[in-house]
Amino acid sequence: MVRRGQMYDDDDLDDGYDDDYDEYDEAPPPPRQTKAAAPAGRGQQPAGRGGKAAAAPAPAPARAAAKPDPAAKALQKPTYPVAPHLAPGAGAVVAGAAAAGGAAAGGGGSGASPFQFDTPSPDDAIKAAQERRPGVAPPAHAAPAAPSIPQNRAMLKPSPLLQQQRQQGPPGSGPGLAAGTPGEEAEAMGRMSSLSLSEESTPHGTRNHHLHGAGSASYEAPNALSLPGGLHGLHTRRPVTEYSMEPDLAREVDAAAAVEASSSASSAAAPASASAPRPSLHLVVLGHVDAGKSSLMGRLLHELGLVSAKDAHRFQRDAAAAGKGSFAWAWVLDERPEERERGVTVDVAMTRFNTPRFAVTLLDAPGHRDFVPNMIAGAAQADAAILLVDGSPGGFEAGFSEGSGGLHGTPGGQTREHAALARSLGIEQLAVVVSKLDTCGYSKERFEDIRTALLPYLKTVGFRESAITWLPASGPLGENLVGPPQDPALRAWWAAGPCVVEAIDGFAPRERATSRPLRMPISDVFKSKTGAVVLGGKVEGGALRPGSKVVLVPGPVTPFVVRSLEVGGQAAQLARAGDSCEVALVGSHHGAGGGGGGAIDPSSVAPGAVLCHPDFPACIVTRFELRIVVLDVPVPLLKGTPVTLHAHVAREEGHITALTATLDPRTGEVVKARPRCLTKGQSALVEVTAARGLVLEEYSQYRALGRVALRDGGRTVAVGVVTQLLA
Ligand SMILES: Nc1nc2c(ncn2[C@@H]2O[C@H](COP(=O)(O)OP(=O)(O)OP(=O)(O)O)[C@@H](O)[C@H]2O)c(=O)[nH]1
Repeated sequence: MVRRGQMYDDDDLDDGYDDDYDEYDEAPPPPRQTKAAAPAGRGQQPAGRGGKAAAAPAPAPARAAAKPDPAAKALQKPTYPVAPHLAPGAGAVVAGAAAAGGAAAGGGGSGASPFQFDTPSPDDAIKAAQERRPGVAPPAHAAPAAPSIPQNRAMLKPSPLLQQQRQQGPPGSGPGLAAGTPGEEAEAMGRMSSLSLSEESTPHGTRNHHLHGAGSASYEAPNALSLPGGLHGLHTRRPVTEYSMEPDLAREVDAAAAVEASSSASSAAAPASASAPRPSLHLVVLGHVDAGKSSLMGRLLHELGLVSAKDAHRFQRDAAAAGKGSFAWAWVLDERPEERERGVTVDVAMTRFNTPRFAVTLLDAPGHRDFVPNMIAGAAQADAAILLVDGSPGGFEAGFSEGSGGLHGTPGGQTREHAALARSLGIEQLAVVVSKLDTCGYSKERFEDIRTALLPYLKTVGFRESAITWLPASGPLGENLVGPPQDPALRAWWAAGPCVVEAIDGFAPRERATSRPLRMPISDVFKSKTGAVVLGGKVEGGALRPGSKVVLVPGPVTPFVVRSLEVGGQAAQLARAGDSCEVALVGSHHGAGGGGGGAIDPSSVAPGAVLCHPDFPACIVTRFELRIVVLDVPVPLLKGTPVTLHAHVAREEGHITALTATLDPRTGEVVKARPRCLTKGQSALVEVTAARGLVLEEYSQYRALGRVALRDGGRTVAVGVVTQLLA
């Protein structure tokens, strides 16, 4: 699997959902149209099952043919009473919710913050102020039946570029990094602080962090102000509204959109053939530590034919030999020795697979709170999320705990934090997968109690009920992944509910922001065999193709030229907003002194740098206004509170430098100007200063570059969107 930092995309799904489906009933949810229409898909043999990649859908009932799973033996499967002992404080959660008849009113014992965020979230309020965009894709709840997808097997192979990356080691491991002199730095910073948007120029210079592995927490990034190419000029910034795409590129973008629209329409009508192009979906898997994320996805990859029976057996054997038998499926994605040794995901693992509807880029995020920055990197790129919730007795309660509070109180469970962060990073659609229900006899009551307790909180942080799908599943036991559950106890109440693949196919495809100038935050940098510098990341705005001129911000003023592209691991002639791609760059003219005239040194590409259209480059900001929602903070936020800022793949230290106003979360109107402090649940306008600056955009222009999470002391204290760039 490939590991990388990430960033996000964001869809306006306001009118993209079937609001009927999310009504939760005591009875199992109604079967989805396509499932009823095409039941054969549910019984098909998943490609690769039993070690053979089927060339065509096999009608044999998958479960009947499946051998007993050795990994399942490694699981501890105690059967607990249905109403387990709950963690202190959490007892009220389920009991209170049950007593309330399952009413999903925010709060109660749910542990949800008291503020009523079933009203607009920060970005909803911003969105409301924007013009609605036409042409949003219709709801896509109806999932086609799951055929076997032999193409998946080939997709596990890393692309040549990515293989190259592995050989070359992690980004930033290159030769020594030049340090800028204090004088240069002060000069550049002086320029930055004197600039405003009304000025027609953009400074360069930032200090960010690569988002790779645990090291990202302490990794000292190269100082962008000292790029070998020299920071000797300023890009000219034109308003992005003046941008109109170059005619040739626009024609290609339109043609690609037409192909995608027709394949999307046909795959909605019938399962796409193995080789048919599919719309892509970036999916991040979130949840509290040990909720079962890696196991679920590892086993899913096996069911889809990406992990052969032979490899699965090897994982089981090796994991058992290491005394980690129950983590065998997690080893598919947790590749690092320390991850396997500790049974904890550290890095974001990325892989790709096809469902009947989508070409999925999967990002498996770590659940441990120490690695939340890595999780943010994963979630920042995603169009949709699976939130894994541990359904075992006490498991849900641990992940959903609020923390002990106090100045140095322990942060709460990551179910809570991940959900809030995911929403703040622009993820609007969620599948909540309740795992480990086998430990309580697949109790339907437990599943419902968890849903009743969690839903108010999810609404509180801004998810719409209609955008959440709920389902039970088990990775290690292979239950409800690509077909209906096999265990009679689960089957009794979930035979007609969606399985994981169907829940994924129920997501709406993302909207591509191709009408804006190019923006591609860089999450990977490496050098190809041919010497070309290759930058990896997700295109968040515009499009590019071989021959396109691009500039790097921060970076030299002279543009580079795109020599070649890979999208989704395949050589491509076009990458559009929404695509994950690798871009090989060369200097625009060799021999020119510095800048983009020659090739860049990969080690000099600053973490958090963004590839931009040369005529409409991004700018680096040191001061900006945010509209935030304050999360569970142990002490109120004050003017001067230090924060770590996370935006797309960038991370930077900063301060809250002004509390401008508290706002009515529903209307966005000012409630109080210049408040003295901000407390949990408040919505507010604040001014933030970043120590060295980072590449940001106003949320109204680029959502992906306009969202910021503020963290302090190992917890996320606020999330928000950029309303103004000030300096
Ligand atoms: N009984 C049971 N155990 C499970 C289930 N899913 C996962 N587990 C076990 O839970 C443990 C943690 O699983 P992982 O998949 O590593 O959890 P994770 O969420 O990826 O963990 P991090 O990435 O480190 O946060 C392993 O021992 C799994 O075997 C399940 O459905 N039932």
